[in-house]
Amino acid sequence: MYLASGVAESSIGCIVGYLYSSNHCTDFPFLSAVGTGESGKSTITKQMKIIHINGFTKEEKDEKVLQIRKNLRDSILSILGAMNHLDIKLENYENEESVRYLMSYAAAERQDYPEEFYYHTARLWQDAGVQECHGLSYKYQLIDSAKYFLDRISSIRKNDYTPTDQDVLRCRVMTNSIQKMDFEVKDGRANVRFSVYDVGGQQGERRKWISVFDSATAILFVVDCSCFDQVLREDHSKNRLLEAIQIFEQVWNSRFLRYQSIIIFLNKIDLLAEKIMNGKTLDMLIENFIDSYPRGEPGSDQRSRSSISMRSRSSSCAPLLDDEVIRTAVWHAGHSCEFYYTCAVDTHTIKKVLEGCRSVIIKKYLEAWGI
Ligand SMILES: Nc1nc2c(ncn2[C@@H]2O[C@H](COP(=O)(O)OP(=O)(O)OP(=O)(O)O)[C@@H](O)[C@H]2O)c(=O)[nH]1
Ligand SMILES: [Mg+2]
Repeated sequence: MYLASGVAESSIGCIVGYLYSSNHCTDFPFLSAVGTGESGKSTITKQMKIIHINGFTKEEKDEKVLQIRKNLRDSILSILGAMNHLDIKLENYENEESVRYLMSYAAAERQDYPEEFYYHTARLWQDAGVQECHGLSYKYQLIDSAKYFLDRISSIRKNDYTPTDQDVLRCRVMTNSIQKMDFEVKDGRANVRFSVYDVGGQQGERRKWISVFDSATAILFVVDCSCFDQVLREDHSKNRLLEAIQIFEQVWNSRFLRYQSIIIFLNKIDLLAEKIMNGKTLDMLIENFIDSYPRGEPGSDQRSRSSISMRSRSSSCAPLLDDEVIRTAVWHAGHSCEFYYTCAVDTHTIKKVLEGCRSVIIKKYLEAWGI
C-alpha cells in the first residue's frame, strides 16, 4: 500500500521539487474524484483540507451552520414520512403533537429553526417508533448523517453553535458543480503541489466528468461499499452498489482513461460493518438485481457486455483465459488499479491512506515525464 522505502519516497519528492523549481513543468499532478452520488467524494476532499490546509476557519465553519440545521430538518422529516409509508406507529401517542407541529412546519416550507422545532424534533427522536423507522432507512432515502446530527441536537440548537470538524465532515450537501482544491504536500524534502477536482456523482452530473478526465494524473473512484441494500436517490429502480459497479466499469474501460491510474476507495466501511453486525447479507442483492445489469467493454464508453470478469459467481462460466480476457489485459496494460478500504469521516485513517496514494500519484506523474 505504501512505498516500501522511505529513501525512495523522499527521492521522488526531490525530483518533483526540482521539476517545479527548474520550470521543467508548468502543471501539477492532479487527482479527479469521481463515483456515484453520496459515495463520499466531497467528504474525502474535506479531509484533504483538514490534513493539508490547516482545516476549516471559524468563518467556514459558521457558513455550515444553516446547512447542518437543514440536514437535521430533512432527516426528521424523511423519517416521519417513512413512518407513514411503512405504517410504523409512535411508541408514545402523546408525541402525535410533535408530529403535527413538524408536518405543519414542513407544509409551510419554513426555512427558520425556532425553539419549538428543536423541542419537537428532540422529543420525537427519543420515541422508539422513530428509532425503529431510522433502523429501516435502507427502505427509503435518508442521509447517512441523520443519526449523527439528531444525536447532537442539544449542541446544534444553541445560538452560538460552531460546528466541529466532524460536524463539517458529516454535513451533506450535494455537489452540482466542479470544485477544485489546490494544496501542497511535504514529500521528502520538497513541497509537492497537488490539485484535486471534486464532481457531482448523481446521474445528471456525470456528463461533466469528462472535463476532469483530460490529463488527470490519476482518478480517485469512490464507492459506498455499504449501499448494497439501497436504491439510488435519483432513480428508485436502480440498486446503488450495482450502479457503482457499472459506472466503475465505464470509467475503467473509458478510452479517455486508458493510461490513467485508478485508485478505488471502498468507502463507508463503518456503515458496512454496522449492517453486517445487524445480520444483513448480499443474498437479496444477488437474487434481485445482479443479472439485470448491462456491463461495459474496453474503449466502448457505453453499456454493453462485460470485460471485467465477475464469472466466479456463475457455475456455467467459460474458462478464464479466453480471447476476451487476453484482449482486455492488453487494453489495460497502460494503467493500473488499486483499492483501499476507507471511512471518509475518520481523519486518522484517511491521512494514512492518502499518504499511500500520494506516492502512487507522484510516481505516475514522473512516469508521464519519462522519469
Ligand atoms: N458514516 C460514514 N459517513 C460517510 C462516509 N463517507 C461519507 N459519509 C457521509 O455521506 C454523506 C455523503 O457524502 P458526500 O461526500 O457528500 O458524497 P459525494 O460523493 O460527494 O456525493 P455527491 O456530491 O452527491 O456526488 C455525507 O453526509 C458524509 O458525511 C463514511 O465513510 N462513513
Ligand atoms: Mg459531493
